[in-house]
Amino acid sequence: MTTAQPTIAAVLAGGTGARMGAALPKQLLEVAGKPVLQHTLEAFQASAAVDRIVLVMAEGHHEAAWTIAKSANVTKLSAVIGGGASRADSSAAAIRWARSQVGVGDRAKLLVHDAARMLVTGRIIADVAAALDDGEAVTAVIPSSDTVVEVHGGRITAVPDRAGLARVQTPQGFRLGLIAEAHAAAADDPAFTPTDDCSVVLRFRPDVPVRTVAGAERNLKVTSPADLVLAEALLRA
Ligand SMILES: Nc1ccn([C@@H]2O[C@H](COP(=O)(O)OP(=O)(O)OP(=O)(O)O)[C@@H](O)[C@H]2O)c(=O)n1
Ligand SMILES: C[C@](O)(CO)[C@H](O)COP(=O)(O)O
Repeated sequence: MTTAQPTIAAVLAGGTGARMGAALPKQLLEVAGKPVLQHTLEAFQASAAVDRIVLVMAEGHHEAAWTIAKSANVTKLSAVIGGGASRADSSAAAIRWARSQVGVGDRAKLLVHDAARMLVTGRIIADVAAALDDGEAVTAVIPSSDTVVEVHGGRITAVPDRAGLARVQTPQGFRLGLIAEAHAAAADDPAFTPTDDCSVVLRFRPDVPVRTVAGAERNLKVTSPADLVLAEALLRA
């Protein structure tokens, strides 16, 4: 007998927000009256596509995260766990947690999301989860409206055709067995420093197609102080 497998959202908030330069990690800063983290958790709580949430939180802030989640009635939050030095290490921690859960197998869906993308929409979450019904790996992307160039030593070395380029967002969705296998291989290759989880699949399971679904301009990653202003304006609009 096969058991229905859950969809787990792994919200990554293990960073310290160096580029933001604030006293607190950026996920705890307030935008439109609520911490960034609360906006993000509420989006996954509200999604019918998501069964549970695991939050990877910066050290020293786990209690604050639980307080935020409880006050916002984020009942799907199952655990707050520690992360690692890099984003990839924090993803790996979430994968290990998911695999340790009773009844969760290789066919479970894992949606990995930056806590800093606090304006993620229900439509994007649903589309990423649905794309895994007949796929193994998927990410939200948006077209690039800028020309993107390769720069080495302060000089442009290539101008890739913009029509074939996209900007990568999160959530990124995976079947749990696949992403666990890819991250296990990455752990044996310290020279590989991925900035997202699809890169890990592309490198170590190149046979698996990584699909794309439409992201949104509003699904920005709060990274520097100007992004807080932008996010606030988008929320109030
Ligand atoms: N070791 C890390 C680093 C980042 N993140 C999370 O991954 C997301 C994307 O990372 P980023 O926006 O770069 O956040 P920070 O690493 O906090 O920012 P900075 O690089 O400016 O320090 C964020 O939600 C961040 O909290 C994480 O879980 N663990
Ligand atoms: C995963 C990501 O959001 C895709 O654009 C991005 O790579 C995260 O980068 P960061 O430097 O960890 O913010």
